[in-house]
Amino acid sequence: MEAMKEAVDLSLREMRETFASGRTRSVKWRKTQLKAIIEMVKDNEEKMCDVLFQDLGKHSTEAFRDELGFVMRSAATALNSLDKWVVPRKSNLPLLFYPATGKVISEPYGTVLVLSSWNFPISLSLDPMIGAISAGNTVLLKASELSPNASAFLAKTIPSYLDNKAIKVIEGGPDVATILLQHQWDKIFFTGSPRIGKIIMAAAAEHLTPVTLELGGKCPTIIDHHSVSKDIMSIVKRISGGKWGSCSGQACISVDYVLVEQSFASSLIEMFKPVIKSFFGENPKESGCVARIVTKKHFQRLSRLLNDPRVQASIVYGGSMDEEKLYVEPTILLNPPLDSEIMNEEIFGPVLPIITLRDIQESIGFIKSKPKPLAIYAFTKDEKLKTRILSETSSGSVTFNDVMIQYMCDALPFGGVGESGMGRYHGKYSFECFSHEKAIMEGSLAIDLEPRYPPWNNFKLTFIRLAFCEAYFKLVLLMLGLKR
Ligand SMILES: NC(=O)c1ccc[n+]([C@@H]2O[C@H](COP(=O)([O-])OP(=O)(O)OC[C@H]3O[C@@H](n4cnc5c(N)ncnc54)[C@H](O)[C@@H]3O)[C@@H](O)[C@H]2O)c1
Repeated sequence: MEAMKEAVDLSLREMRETFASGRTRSVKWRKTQLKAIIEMVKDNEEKMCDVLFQDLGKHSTEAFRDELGFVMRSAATALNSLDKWVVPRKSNLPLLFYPATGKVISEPYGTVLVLSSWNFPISLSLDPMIGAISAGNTVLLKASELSPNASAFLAKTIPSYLDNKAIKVIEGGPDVATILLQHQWDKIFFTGSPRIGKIIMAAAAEHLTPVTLELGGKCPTIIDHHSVSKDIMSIVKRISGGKWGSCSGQACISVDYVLVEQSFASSLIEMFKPVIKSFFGENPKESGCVARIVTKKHFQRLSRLLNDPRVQASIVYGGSMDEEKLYVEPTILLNPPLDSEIMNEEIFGPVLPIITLRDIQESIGFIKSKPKPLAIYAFTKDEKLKTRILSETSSGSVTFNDVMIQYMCDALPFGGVGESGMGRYHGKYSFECFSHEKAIMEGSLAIDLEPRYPPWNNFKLTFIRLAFCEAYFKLVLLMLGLKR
């Protein structure tokens, strides 16, 4: 660990010197790095798919959609938009401040730390990096030790494409993260669990470092079958894609559980069965399209959740597991007990509980009784229900009539609230996430108003009162001695 401490010290010193040199502030440098990220992904498509297969058993199509393609699109968006993003924004100051002018400029924080998680180890490492580079920062990335092949790939490949005095990768687990967190950073961007998020925030507090925490939680999905009955097969397909088609449910925005009226539950379950078969065939384990559970420990956690006898009794589809192959079959539960672990921790696996309610309107109260989720999904055409969801619940995002797609849409901010995180990124929001918005006021010495200064008197008090209300006409009258 002594060697690691020295390596971290050295990296940090080099990144700080690079930032101080001003090189990373130039738009040209930022664009060169963004282009290099796109090149890196293009040149290494096969290798990247290989490491994602080795770490998570992801099919290359899934890997391209969720990671490689996503990263290239994100870098291209930043590249094409950077000229616009960096332009200082003029602020229209109230007349009160005339003839001063105002603007806001985006200033890079400096040297930022990115800690990422294992479930999308390429995109959750490179996408924050794209934001940090766009904003003109130097960056140190530590990917997750639980996706070791992806982490090693990034550590080996990034230095040969990007400016390695400004952008660095260090491999390791919690012990390395702990060393990194002992240092002062200008910004920390963390993707991971709420439990570790608290450790990150406590360490950041030591230096008053700003943090973005991209955390997880249980994302509910409401099906208001009355208003969407005609489209129910597409809905079942979308939910199945969201639950089982992206890292086997090991995704922060995965559908965690479904809320539906009691009368519709058994029909719904019957609809899921052929869809799952159409996605993964008769033998999903051998289909090559079901990602694996990341480690034995994670597998054992899932099997513990499923092996609760009360949860076992709720299995209506699937349920088989193979520890050696780290495989959990796409599984559906009907009404597992609400006090079971599976209904109280983020499932992060291919298990879908269906919870029944007497009336779908009760879904609002159900969601409100739990921590604020990263996403709420609702399939409904009922505008009143939509309004209730938006106004009565709180979550990182709400998506109507689809699942997970909001993540891909970089025109929308992505991030959590409460236990699901703080801060947001994607597209322009990534640039903002890694920028300090500096207020610039250009004052004028042409006019100097005496009421600003002591000695205080009633005239000055009246002047200040009117100024706060921007009552310009009354101010003129006061100055002319026509108002008291
Ligand atoms: N909001 C999002 O964008 C998003 C995306 C993916 C995953 N997640 C969430 O991440 C969680 C799963 O990911 P995970 O298991 O990698 O999370 P994690 O919190 O265990 O690990 C995340 C990172 O923290 C580091 N870490 C672990 N222990 C640490 C410690 N004691 N001190 C400092 N750093 C430490 C890890 O090395 C890793 O780099 C889920 O809760 C999921 O919802 C959120």
